[in-house]
Amino acid sequence: MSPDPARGAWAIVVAAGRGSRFGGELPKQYVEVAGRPLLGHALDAVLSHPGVRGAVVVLAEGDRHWPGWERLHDKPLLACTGGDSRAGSVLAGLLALPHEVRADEFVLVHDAARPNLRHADLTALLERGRADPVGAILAAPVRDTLKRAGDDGGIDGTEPRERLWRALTPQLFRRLQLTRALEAAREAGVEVTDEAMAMERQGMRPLLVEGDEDNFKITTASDLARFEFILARRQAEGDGA
Ligand SMILES: Nc1ccn([C@@H]2O[C@H](COP(=O)(O)OP(=O)(O)OP(=O)(O)O)[C@@H](O)[C@H]2O)c(=O)n1
Ligand SMILES: C[C@](O)(CO)[C@H](O)COP(=O)(O)O
Repeated sequence: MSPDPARGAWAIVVAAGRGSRFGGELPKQYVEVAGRPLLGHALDAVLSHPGVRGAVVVLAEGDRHWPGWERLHDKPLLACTGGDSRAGSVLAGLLALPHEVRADEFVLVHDAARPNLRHADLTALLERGRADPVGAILAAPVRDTLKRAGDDGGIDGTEPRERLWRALTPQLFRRLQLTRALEAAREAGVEVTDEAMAMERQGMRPLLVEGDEDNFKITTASDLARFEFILARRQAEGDGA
């Protein structure tokens, strides 16, 4: 039976990272912007979309900060514990999906550290990804000139940027195929940094769907300042989505 888009997709939101590059006592996913933790913003962005019917949030072991939300935007929100790597956390989320999510159904994987996802991008990903035999990811074309560095920090050369894209999230793949691809990478001892990489290792070619540059990952304090600025501007303009 082929997946029914009208049912909406389940999403996995991974929030089990340490945030070591961000620093600070509080894990970055719990840092508040406009009175809401980054994780809350990321969950809102996903669960407020009409094409999403529920989510699993993946938390770090012993997370003391999780507010215990069980529903958001009137949709179910399940929680589970993640792993030492992002890929391990995604696998934990896949296992924690309810049984009603069929093996061939497309599921979304999103970073809690990307709180600024727009509905329009998620709509495009769902529509185009479901039409693809493998699935799709949001991504942004590389816009800067690329330099290859030597060991001494000098420039060895300029690399062509044509056809290079930066991987964003959400990423959309079928539940069982993604589970198998992540398990295969783990068994081979390969650390995959996104879901598409696991699928590529299986010989598959996921589709790139261009997404907004503003769907950036909060990695350092300057990323947080950028998100604060964007949110303040959007709230001043009265635009919630
Ligand atoms: N073991 C891990 C590592 C990462 N993540 C999640 O994957 C997303 C992207 O991770 P990133 O921000 O790059 O990694 P962190 O571990 O959070 O930060 P750092 O690498 O700076 O320690 C984040 O939402 C993070 O919580 C996760 O669920 N489990
Ligand atoms: C999936 C991802 O967001 C792709 O950009 C991922 O979290 C990458 O993590 P990294 O630390 O930037 O490799």
